[in-house]
Amino acid sequence: MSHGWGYGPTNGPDKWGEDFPVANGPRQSPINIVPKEAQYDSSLKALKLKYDPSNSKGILNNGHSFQVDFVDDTDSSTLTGGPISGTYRLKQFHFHWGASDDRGSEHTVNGIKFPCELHLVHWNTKYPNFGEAASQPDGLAVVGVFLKIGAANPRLQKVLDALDAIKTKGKQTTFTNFDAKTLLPPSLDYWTYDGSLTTPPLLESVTWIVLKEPISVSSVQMAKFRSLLFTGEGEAPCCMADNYRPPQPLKGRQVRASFK
Ligand SMILES: COc1ccc(C)cc1NC(=O)Nc1ccc2c(c1)[B-](O)(O)OC2
Ligand SMILES: [Zn+2]
Repeated sequence: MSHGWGYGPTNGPDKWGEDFPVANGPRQSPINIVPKEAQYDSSLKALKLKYDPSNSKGILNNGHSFQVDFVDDTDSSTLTGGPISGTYRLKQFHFHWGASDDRGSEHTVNGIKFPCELHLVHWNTKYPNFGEAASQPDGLAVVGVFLKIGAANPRLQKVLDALDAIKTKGKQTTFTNFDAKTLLPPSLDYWTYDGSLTTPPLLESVTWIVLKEPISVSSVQMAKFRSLLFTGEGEAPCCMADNYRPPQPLKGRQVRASFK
């Protein structure tokens, strides 16, 4: 692609392989999860998520999504247990969503798309920093949470209320004292498989941990996500939506379940 990657007809997921050949690699994400084909693994541990609200730093429109960034210079916000060994630090969380409520998630379940999907991104502290970890096969662990249309989710509101301040690409603002744990559903049952970033550079460095139980979001709240712009200030405005990669070939990978 002569121009940067995105989600449009000329720079979207079908074109990413031109600049990022790993797009056709053996462990690409997302995937369609078929619960009946997932193998229950009794050796999988419970997820342990310890998040310190004082680590939240800021919220940024990066032109592809928006992300809440965390201070990751200590082990105060970590993921341990689950399918991983060692300690992974929370770096950021972000979302993917659709232009309408019938689509938007990256992972699908029995082919079903959810309107939105949350990604909580963690990096393995056996490596010196996120950038180094992102290039290692066991470098990242991402917790994926589906959002399902229902009652308005009060836990999302602080995030959504900050979006007016970051409408255009490159805008950021402070976002402190946010407890990311409040975005998790009651059950931490999960599916797990080896995959990749779902956006360029599509690095095959992610242990995916996709929670079975969704959290709720209302249609009004979904409209707030869509009020963001892919474009920068002064450019012709393009609403930020449909920023999801479709499911990729499983290529023989096993999806394991932490629950029966
Ligand atoms: C230009 O972007 C980069 C430059 C250099 C490095 C080392 C990494 C990135 N990108 C990156 O980490 N993306 C990224 C990180 C984590 C996740 C995703 C994307 B996702 O699949 O959407 O959910 C989990
Ligand atoms: Zn993501």
